[in-house]
Amino acid sequence: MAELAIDRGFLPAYAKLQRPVQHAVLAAIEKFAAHTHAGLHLEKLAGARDPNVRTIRIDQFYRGVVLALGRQRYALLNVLPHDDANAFATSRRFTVNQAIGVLEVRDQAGIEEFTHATPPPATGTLFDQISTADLKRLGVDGDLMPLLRLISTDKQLESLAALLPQAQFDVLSGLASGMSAQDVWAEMAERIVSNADPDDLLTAAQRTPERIAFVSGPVELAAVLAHPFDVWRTFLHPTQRDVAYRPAYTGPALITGSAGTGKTVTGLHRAVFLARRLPEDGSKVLLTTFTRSLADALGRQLRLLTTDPVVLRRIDVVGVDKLAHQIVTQNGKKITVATDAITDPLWEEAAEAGPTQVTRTGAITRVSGAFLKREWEQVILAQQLTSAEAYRETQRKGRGAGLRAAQRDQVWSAIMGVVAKLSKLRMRTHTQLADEAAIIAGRAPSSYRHVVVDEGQDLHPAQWRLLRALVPAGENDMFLLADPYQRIYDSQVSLTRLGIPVRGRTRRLTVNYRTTHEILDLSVKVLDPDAVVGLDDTPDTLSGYRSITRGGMPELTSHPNRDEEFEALIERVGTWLEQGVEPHAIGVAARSGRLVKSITTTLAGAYIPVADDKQGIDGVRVATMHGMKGLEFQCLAVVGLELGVLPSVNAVTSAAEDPHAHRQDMQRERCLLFVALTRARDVLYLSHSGQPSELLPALA
Ligand SMILES: Nc1ncnc2c1ncn2[C@@H]1O[C@H](COP(=O)(O)OP(=O)(O)OP(=O)(O)O)[C@@H](O)[C@H]1O
Repeated sequence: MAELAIDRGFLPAYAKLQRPVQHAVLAAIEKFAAHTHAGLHLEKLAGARDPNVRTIRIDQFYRGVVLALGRQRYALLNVLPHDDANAFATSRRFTVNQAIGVLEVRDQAGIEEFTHATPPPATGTLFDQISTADLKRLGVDGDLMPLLRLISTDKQLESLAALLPQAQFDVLSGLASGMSAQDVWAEMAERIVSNADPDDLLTAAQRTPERIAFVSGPVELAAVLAHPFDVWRTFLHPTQRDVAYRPAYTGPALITGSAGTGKTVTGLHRAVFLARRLPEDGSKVLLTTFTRSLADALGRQLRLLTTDPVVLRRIDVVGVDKLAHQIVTQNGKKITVATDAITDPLWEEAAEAGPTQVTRTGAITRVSGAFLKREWEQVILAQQLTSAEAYRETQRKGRGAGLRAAQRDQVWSAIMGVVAKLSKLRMRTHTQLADEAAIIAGRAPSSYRHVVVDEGQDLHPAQWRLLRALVPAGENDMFLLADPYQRIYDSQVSLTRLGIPVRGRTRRLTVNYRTTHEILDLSVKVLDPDAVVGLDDTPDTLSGYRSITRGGMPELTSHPNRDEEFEALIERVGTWLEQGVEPHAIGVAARSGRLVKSITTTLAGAYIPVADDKQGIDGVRVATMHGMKGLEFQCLAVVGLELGVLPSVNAVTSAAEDPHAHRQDMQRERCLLFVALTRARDVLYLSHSGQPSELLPALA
């Protein structure tokens, strides 16, 4: 019997077909699976650049393009109208990468055309400094050398993205961006194979799970084709796959990677993998994240990844705040959550009545409500301090200006005053709840054997203590996903100090699957060039962080006032809608809740549907930059990017009051803008009225 594999490129092609053609494809596949090679009407094409490419009849108009891998195995590559299928089939060539042994495809006709049309450069080329031997060692095919000796600009290289084999293009992009051959080699090191057989396409295909999926039968095939847009369900990047399907980590594992590198996707695959292996004794996987809406999104994606009821029953998807609340109230205890709207006035009151602080210039000032709140969250709750003595002696790491013993006593009693008021109201903040829940969880074993944590960079130490207490320490206990460049709350955590040692079990994802190269290029410029420190106490890096798709340049527009800025926004969103972009695939982000409100009113006034979760209305999502965390949009507008709004005046301590806190706050604002910008998939539109934000000039 002939066996069929699916090429990654087949899914979007299949998705674009109309229903009857999709049915014809399925029928052709079924027939294919039932026949021996002799009975298959596979057509070889005259002028094909690859002797192993064939086409197969789908219906009167459409043909499928198939690659013969050898030993009765075939990979389905594409489905296109007759002439297009022939053009595709004759132009492609499949090769085996000589460094990493994967199956590669190139647009040979396109390469020939490019080589023919490009004159040799007058000055040097991008790869002059790299020897042919090094290029070959990195898997670049020998026959591409004449082409590379024509490339003198990044733009020329970019135009080869769609023509060259992906892995070879990655190598060339790395070299062109200034990486040495040695650095590129080090990135590939884990994938290097010896003696890749250039003629053994089947073995190469089996080494290429990011592009070729071997399906076990019609049920699995139907599952793959059921959601053809969600390519991540089937095709993982080799690093993602290795990380998600590693049989055993000897303890907690930390997976980092900046925006859009597939941390969530990897976490979902890991959760399913772990759940499948659990015994049928009530043991569970906890899949958790920062907020309820993110947890809801995780739940939806999980159900896309698997419909197996046994697996789904074994995975609890819940936001970490809700989890803490459930644990603290499990015995019927009545507790109301104190939101910022309730606590902020209490902190302000306490600050007005309370402690004074000596600034660097020697002036005596009152500490602010925000200072007290942060001191409570970041020092007292973070370190579980329960007495004035303990607070007096503690190291206030990361909190900038020092406090003398007498001041600490004042600060302590001001904070305890607020805590007492909350307690009297039978209220707790989320962080307090996590702290209490951690203590409760430590008393008795839970049903959780594994925990998978997404958006880990923003979890508070108390939340980490809770998660640590919920799973017994040991093999595969904690699988953590985090990006320190997206830290937008104040938690600065050292996992080791929380009893979660990840040393030797950290991996970094570098390929961004969400955002175009152009948008990503702009987004990373917003970040502080100073390295950020990760949850494992080591400096993180963006080296090798890159996108795999190309698109238009982001647009930055300037307006004399807010009204005109909003007019332009209405027009922009209207254009996207007219172009056929679904309302829910459009996002609008702004720094403040106030701006979000006016944008919502403005868009609604222009008859543009705006999403409202409470009322179950689907539409354009308008949210604060904080609210954009974890989401993504085909088209995104980020507006109100002016001085005074970004960075938010209220969120940044003045440098005169506390230079350390000022630096931290500015870093957080930069990360926040980075989070917002990297929500865009294809199109990014930015605007401001009046003076542009100081975080923007690098973009201009
Ligand atoms: N292997 C893959 N193949 C195709 N698409 C992928 C793959 N991995 C991730 N994606 C897609 O890339 C986008 C980003 O993935 P994901 O949300 O998992 O990244 P992330 O690292 O969690 O992002 P962020 O930190 O910015 O929230 C999603 O649309 C996801 O479906």
